[in-house]
Amino acid sequence: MEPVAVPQPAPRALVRRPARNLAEGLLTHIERAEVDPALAETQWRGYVAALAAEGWETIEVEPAPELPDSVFIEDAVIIFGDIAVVASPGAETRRGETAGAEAAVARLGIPVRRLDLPGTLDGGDVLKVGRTVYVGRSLRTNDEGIEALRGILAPRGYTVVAVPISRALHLKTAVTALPDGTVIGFPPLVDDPSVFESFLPVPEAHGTAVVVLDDRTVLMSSAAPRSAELFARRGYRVVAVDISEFEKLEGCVTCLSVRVR
Ligand SMILES: NC(=O)NCCC[C@H](N)C(=O)O
Repeated sequence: MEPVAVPQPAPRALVRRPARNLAEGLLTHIERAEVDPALAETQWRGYVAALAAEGWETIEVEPAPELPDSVFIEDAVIIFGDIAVVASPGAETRRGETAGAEAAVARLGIPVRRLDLPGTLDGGDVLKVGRTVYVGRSLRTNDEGIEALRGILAPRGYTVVAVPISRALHLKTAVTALPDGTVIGFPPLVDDPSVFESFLPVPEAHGTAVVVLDDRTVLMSSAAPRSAELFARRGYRVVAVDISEFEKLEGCVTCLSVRVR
C-alpha cells in the first residue's frame, strides 16, 4: 500500500514593511548611496512574494514607520524551535524595534526570552547550523550578549560558538550556510574561516547570504550570479530576488525575514 502523504503546515516567516524614512538607515562599512523608496517598496513586495511562491506563509510584524532600519527584522528577534529570543540591539537607534517583534512572536504563541543591556546582540550575528549557533562578536554584539544567549541555549542542547567579525557589519553579512550545513562566505569579509567545520568561498560579496527555503532551495540576491551558479552546480535550486535598495543600507536577503523554525 502507498504511504499516505500527511499535509504539512506551511512554514512561516516574519517580515516587516519598510519604514517611511528607510533611506536614513545606518551605514557602517559602505558609503551612502541614494535609496529609491518606491523601488525599495517594490523590491520588498517581490521578496515577500518570492517567499509566498515557495510555499511560505508570511506574517507581518506591525510596521514601525519612524524606525528606518526596522525592515531588517532579522536583527530584532531570533527563533530557536520552541522559543524566541528578543535581541538587544547594538545600535541605539534600533532599540525601538524590538517591542513590535516581541509582540509578533507572542501573538504566535511562542514563549519569549529577552536579552538586556549591557549585553548587546543583533539577530544578524546569529547563524544556526544544526545544533551549533555561531554568533558574531561584532560592533553590534558584545561578550555579555553572547554569554546571555549561551545561558538560554546551552540547556536546550545548542552549542554557541563566538566568531570574530571585524570586516563586515554582522556575521551573516560575511557568512551563511547552505542546507547541507556548508558555511559559505566571501573571504575578504571573513576574519577566520577555520572556525567553521566546512567552509566554501563564494566569488561575490552579495553571494554570501542565502535564506534556506527547504532542503534543496535557497533564496539569494540577484546581484551575485556567479555564486548562484556555484550553488546550482552543487544541486541547489536558486530563487534570486533584486534587493539593491536594501543592499545600499548594508542589508541582505537574510535580514528581511525571520523564519519560524
Ligand atoms: N542582519 C543584517 O545584516 N541587517 C542589516 C542591517 C542594516 C542596517 N542599516 C544597520 O546598520 O543596522
